Amino acid sequence: MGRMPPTPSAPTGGSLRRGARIIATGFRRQPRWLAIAVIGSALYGVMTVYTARVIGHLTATVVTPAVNARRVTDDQLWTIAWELSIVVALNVIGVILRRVAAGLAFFNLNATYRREVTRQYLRLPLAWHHRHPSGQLLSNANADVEAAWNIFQPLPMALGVLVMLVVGLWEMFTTDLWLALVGVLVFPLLFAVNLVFQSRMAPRATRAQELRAVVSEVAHESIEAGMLVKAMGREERETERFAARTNELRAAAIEVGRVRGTFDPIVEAIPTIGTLAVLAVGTAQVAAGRITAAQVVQIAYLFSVLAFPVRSFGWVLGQLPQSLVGFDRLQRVLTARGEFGYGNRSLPTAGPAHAVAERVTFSYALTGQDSLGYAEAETPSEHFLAVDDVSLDLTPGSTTALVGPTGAGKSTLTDLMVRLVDPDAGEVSIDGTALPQVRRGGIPQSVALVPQQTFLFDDTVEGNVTLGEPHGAEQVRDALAVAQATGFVDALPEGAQTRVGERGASLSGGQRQRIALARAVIRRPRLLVLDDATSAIDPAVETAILTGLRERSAGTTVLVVAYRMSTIALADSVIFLDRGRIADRGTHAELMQRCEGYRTLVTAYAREAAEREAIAADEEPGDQGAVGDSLAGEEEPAR
Ligand SMILES: Nc1ncnc2c1ncn2[C@@H]1O[C@H](COP(=O)(O)OP(=O)(O)OP(=O)(O)O)[C@@H](O)[C@H]1O
Repeated sequence: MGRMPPTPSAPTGGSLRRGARIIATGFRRQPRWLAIAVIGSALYGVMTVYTARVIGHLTATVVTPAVNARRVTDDQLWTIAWELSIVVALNVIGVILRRVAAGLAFFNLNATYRREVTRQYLRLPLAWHHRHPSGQLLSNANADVEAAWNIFQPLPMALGVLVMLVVGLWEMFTTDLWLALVGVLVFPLLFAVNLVFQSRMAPRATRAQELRAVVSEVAHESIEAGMLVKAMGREERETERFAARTNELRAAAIEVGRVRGTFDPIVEAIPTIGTLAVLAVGTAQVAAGRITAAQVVQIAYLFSVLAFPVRSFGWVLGQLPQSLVGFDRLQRVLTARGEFGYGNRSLPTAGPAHAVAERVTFSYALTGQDSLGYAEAETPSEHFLAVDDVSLDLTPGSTTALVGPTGAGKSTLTDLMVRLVDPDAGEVSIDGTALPQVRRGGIPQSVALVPQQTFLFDDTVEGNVTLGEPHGAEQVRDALAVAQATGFVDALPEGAQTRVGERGASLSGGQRQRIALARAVIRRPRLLVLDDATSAIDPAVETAILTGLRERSAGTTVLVVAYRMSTIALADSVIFLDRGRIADRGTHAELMQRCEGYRTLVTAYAREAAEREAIAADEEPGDQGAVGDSLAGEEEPAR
């Protein structure tokens, strides 16, 4: 769902200071292109004023004599043509330099920060990711980067205009004091009106921009949930939800148009009134013989061309609030602490792993949102204790089943065992090496986790199994065979070379899980952790997989989060986890005998499964149905 961060407000003293910091950062990161852009813009500014001077000069030396003589010579026409061509050409060169260099600086800054932000995502631990929804991460890497640096689109022009104003006012003062006074009145007025315009415009434009993002998010969500929406008959509700956001966007866009509609004529009118004032004052001065008509033409021209560029100050100020918000959000990611430390030790490369957890504890940070609508990432005040003082000793080559009610902390414990997160207290080690001492990339070489939720890339079956590592077709086939996937993969149009679609859309939940299993198996892990990784697979197939794993992988220690009696039966020992603590451990038979919570849970699963089977058998008498001692339904969607 779209979250609406508070709308940034108009610039204040503090925000101007912070804006200056963004500008300084941009100049530090892209000094060459921004310097060229500013030089180009200054050239444009000087040449615009110079154009006025040339026009004044031509009026005095060519136009006035021609009018007086009532004829114009070729020479006079050529003088006009070439003098004007030179100033216009220089003006155009200035514009090209500014646009190209400012564009390059802007896109370079975007690319640099996108890279930095995504690199930081990969560096930050899973605990940080737990606190930051993926929509927020996408927005950091896209919209926030652009918003932060957008200020560099109008900035070089505004700096050039500054040069233009100084030179222009100088021209006016050196021409005639009275005309200069008109300038001194008109330019600050224009500037002030622009400020008011932008302060009204900025929050409205930002809101419209955010609503555009929200509308596309809602559309994206509705499309993603298309099947659910249809199945649950929620089409109207979804249409209403979308219409509500679209109406908000329409209202916001109308607001923007209204403010623009009010201010545009005023902003346009001020320089025109200035030009009229120049003509009025100028005519009086000419009549008094203080200045010439050419000088009046020069200043009047200056007024008529200055109105548009002066607006670029307004654009800079208008962009400032969004840049501040974008930049702050980027800084939060880039300065986030909690980077995973790595040691320099390597784990053994052969033989089953000896994995030990010693009194590990882990809490999730429960975070609110800060004033920017962001998770209060660095200083969470509340915690939820998910794993509480748990010790495990997985002997090499053993298979251990982790059983517990929903929310007991099973997934969290598996995350700890493969170092997706570090414990708050206690230690996890493999073969005597504490996991934080293992070098970067060392753990995935020894350990594989097949998580609860399967993710497949929009790639071929083979690509999803190898993940781009150099495994031969034989190895892929072998891994698919262990995962009991050969049958359905061979039946695909191009076998293992068939593309599976976005997130494996063309496959069933159970098929996706089998490919994810093959992905782990092909790596020949020394510790294999299966977090409910076979929930959508037919129990008979699951048993075949786990038996195959045991037979083939004398070199693997297995930790499996299990629901089904058939899975549990294959384990050497069982750990019963309840509310984050180990309630009991032993063999299945021992726990059935002495642990009431375990017995209740396991028999409840078994009863539910048996009931489902009975219903299925009643409804479909022709179906083969029987699934033995399953604790969960067959080919149900992946959890
Ligand atoms: N990212 C998170 N932020 C806050 N709390 C979380 C987070 N992930 C899990 N929890 C909480 O931690 C507890 C343990 O969750 P965990 O996923 O480890 O349980 P589980 O035993 O695997 O459950 P299930 O069998 O339903 O998958 C749950 O109460 C859950 O609400």
